[in-house]
Amino acid sequence: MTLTLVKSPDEAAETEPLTLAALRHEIDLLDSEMVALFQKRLELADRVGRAKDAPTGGYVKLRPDREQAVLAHVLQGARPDTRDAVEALWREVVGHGLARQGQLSVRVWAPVEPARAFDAARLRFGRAAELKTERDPQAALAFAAEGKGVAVLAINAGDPWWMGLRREWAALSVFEGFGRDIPTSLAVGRIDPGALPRGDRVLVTAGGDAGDGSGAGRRGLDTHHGWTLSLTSAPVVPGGPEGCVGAIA
Ligand SMILES: O=C(O)C(=O)C[C@]1(C(=O)O)C=C[C@@H](O)C=C1
Repeated sequence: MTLTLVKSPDEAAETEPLTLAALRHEIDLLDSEMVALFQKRLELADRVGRAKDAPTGGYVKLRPDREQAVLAHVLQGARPDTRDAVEALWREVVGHGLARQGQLSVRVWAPVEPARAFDAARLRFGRAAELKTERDPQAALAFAAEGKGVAVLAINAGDPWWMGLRREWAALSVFEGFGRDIPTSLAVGRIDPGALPRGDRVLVTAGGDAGDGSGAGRRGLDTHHGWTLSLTSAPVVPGGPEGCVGAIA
């Protein structure tokens, strides 16, 4: 609800600076509270990081499933007109939380519209992440496979790098898709399979066309020499015989 006080122009001129100062004081108080809360949250993220130190298995610290739950939780309490702002803010907050556990490096390969992929990666991982453009998709995959960070790679960009997720890059999982309805790029990393987000499963399969009846319930993203990258809502297990290479929210 917005309260509007009706005043004469003279009165308004007199009281306006005071009101403005009072409002700004309220903002200052809130800012101080928010900084204190942010720092408390960072300390907790620090402790979570140490708790996660024990059984790693070469995985990066990023937990897409937890980030998805954190975002769902904050968005539940957000007014519809603030949802985008709240999501962007929390991506930053969580990105800084993750950075307390070690800086996240992101390699971006996107030969077409690289700025768009870069912006999407920045929005997803926040300013705390180190983002670099990569000219070669295999170098980006190798970087992620070594557990040094994660990679964001364009799809339908003339290079079937995703086929390697069933072969030499099997240690990597897809954990994020970027794009409005259909993803135009995917994020991959050494993500604990138990920490993949809830959502569509990503498949790399031989034979069949994801767009036809043989791939019932599948949505094709790219094809190359009889291999298909697609999404399915079927609950297939990552690393299993169905060719599941990860999941996206
Ligand atoms: O819950 C965790 O595992 C955390 O590390 C904390 C946190 C967060 O700030 O909320 C940070 C990074 C993870 O990717 C997920 C969540």
